[in-house]
Amino acid sequence: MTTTTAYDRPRTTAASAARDLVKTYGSGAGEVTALKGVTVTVGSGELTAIMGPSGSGKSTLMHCLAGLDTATSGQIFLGDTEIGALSDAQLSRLRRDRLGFVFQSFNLVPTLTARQNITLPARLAGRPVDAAWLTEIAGTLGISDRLDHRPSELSGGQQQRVAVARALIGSPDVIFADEPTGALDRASSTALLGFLRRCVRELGQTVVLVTHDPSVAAYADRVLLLADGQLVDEVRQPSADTVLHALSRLGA
Ligand SMILES: Nc1ncnc2c1ncn2[C@@H]1O[C@H](COP(=O)(O)OP(=O)(O)OP(=O)(O)O)[C@@H](O)[C@H]1O
Repeated sequence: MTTTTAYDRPRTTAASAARDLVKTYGSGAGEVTALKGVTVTVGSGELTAIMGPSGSGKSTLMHCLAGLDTATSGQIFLGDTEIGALSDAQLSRLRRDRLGFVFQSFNLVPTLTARQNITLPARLAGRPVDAAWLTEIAGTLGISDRLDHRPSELSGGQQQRVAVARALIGSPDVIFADEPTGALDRASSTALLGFLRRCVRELGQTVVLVTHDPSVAAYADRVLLLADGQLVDEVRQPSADTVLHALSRLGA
């Protein structure tokens, strides 16, 4: 009889992964293949940036990895879970319990205060909210005095920071962020990226973000470069210069 021990299993440090991922939108003459067979792993406890020219498939890749869009073919994993094999209900639960999101449109609930928006996912999941952690996140993001205001009473940048706080509060397996600094001025952007970096370094938080900005990508451990639906390059321990150089090789 063969027994399987933990040692026989491949050791995986991938928080998220795609294998031969193809994503096609539309059909017939209007068909667009946004991803043409992408195989990639996102390391656990790392900050990964996805870059590439406009239309190269960055958002599509992130949405597929986050279970917000389905693959046309190929496999997507969150840790050891193959998300394509899950029912809609299981997928919703996985997103709620194990992922955090920051989108360009902040998706805040207009009738709730900032504090209620931040704690909503935890409350929906029936998880306790760590009040000290909320205080620390709000302080670092500079929104402590805005917590009892509704989104309509906040600036765009403040709404963005509330959305980031909401993603961080439950310490999810992976935070997916689409241009998280898009609505922020340079000082707020630096504060936010510094805080995300700290969450990665000190708490082992995994973050995947899409950005067009090499100085944002420079905060990452690793930059993935897409061109025309394919993963074409990567830069480890990037600086704004090495990212710019890699982008210029793509003609971006
Ligand atoms: N819902 C959709 N229906 C049809 N085509 C789509 C859809 N979403 C994306 N596409 C197409 O797929 C390709 C990749 O789009 P995607 O948004 O992933 O690129 P991107 O690199 O994030 O672009 P950008 O930097 O401009 O945001 C593009 O050609 C786009 O037009």
